[in-house]
Amino acid sequence: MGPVLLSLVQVSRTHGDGDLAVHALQGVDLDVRVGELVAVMGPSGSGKSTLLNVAGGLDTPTEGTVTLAGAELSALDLKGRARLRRRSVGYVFQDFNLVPALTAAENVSLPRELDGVRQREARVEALAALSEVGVADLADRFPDEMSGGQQQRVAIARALAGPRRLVLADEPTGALDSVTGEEVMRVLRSRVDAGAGGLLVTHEARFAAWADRTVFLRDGVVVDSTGDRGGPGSLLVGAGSDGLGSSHWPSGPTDQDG
Ligand SMILES: Nc1ncnc2c1ncn2[C@@H]1O[C@H](COP(=O)(O)OP(=O)(O)OP(=O)(O)O)[C@@H](O)[C@H]1O
Repeated sequence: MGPVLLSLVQVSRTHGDGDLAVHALQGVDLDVRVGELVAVMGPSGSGKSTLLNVAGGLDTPTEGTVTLAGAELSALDLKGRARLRRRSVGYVFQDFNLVPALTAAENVSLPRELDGVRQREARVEALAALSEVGVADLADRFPDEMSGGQQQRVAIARALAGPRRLVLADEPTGALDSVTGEEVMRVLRSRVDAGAGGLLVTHEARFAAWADRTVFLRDGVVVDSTGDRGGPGSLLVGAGSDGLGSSHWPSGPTDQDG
């Protein structure tokens, strides 16, 4: 397991105040390391999306600290946070969120170009990222010429093109049948093994089984966590050793560029 990519310490997020206050997250501690995929499960409204948003700097905690790629987010101004987010974090959503008028390669290179990378360089990065997820041959296809699973691979390539190392995935398999969902999980897993870290929201245990560990949220509180690295206060219930955990998937090199 590599260095810590993302660290949440005693993170709380409250919406509104007084009687109307909603405690979306309460005192959450969580680390994600390079080479590690962490699943987040919990009922509707338990705070899973809030956790991803806070982790990626899209939302600001009311209390606690978020450290992303070595930088504490609260120490940065809005612009600095946006820059760090663009450089460090990629998002994968349930509905792929590819731009329909752009080819696969253009979709993958777009965020890099927005970040100031020259078009030619961004294209080279995009082709490399598409190749890593096994869809290099689809580079010049448009989203509506691809299957759901292929679109999600392109979305994973987009999330991790260039130097970005943290992927935040909000039910990436939600729109896929179970076989295709497993394929997408395999791609995400191997991409993480090759030197990234990931936080994966899922409702399904069979997808969470691809993660190194699972944290369970209820009413904004981490009520349980599985896996081999439970910190103080977490319960070890051994679900991480069910044969689909990290021991099954040898870690790739974690010392890639950046
Ligand atoms: N902008 C907001 N204003 C007020 N309350 C909010 C806001 N965003 C989220 N909440 C509340 O915070 C709690 C956590 O919401 P969140 O969307 O993080 O849960 P979730 O686990 O992702 O749910 P789901 O599985 O349904 O997507 C919920 O009670 C929700 O209503």
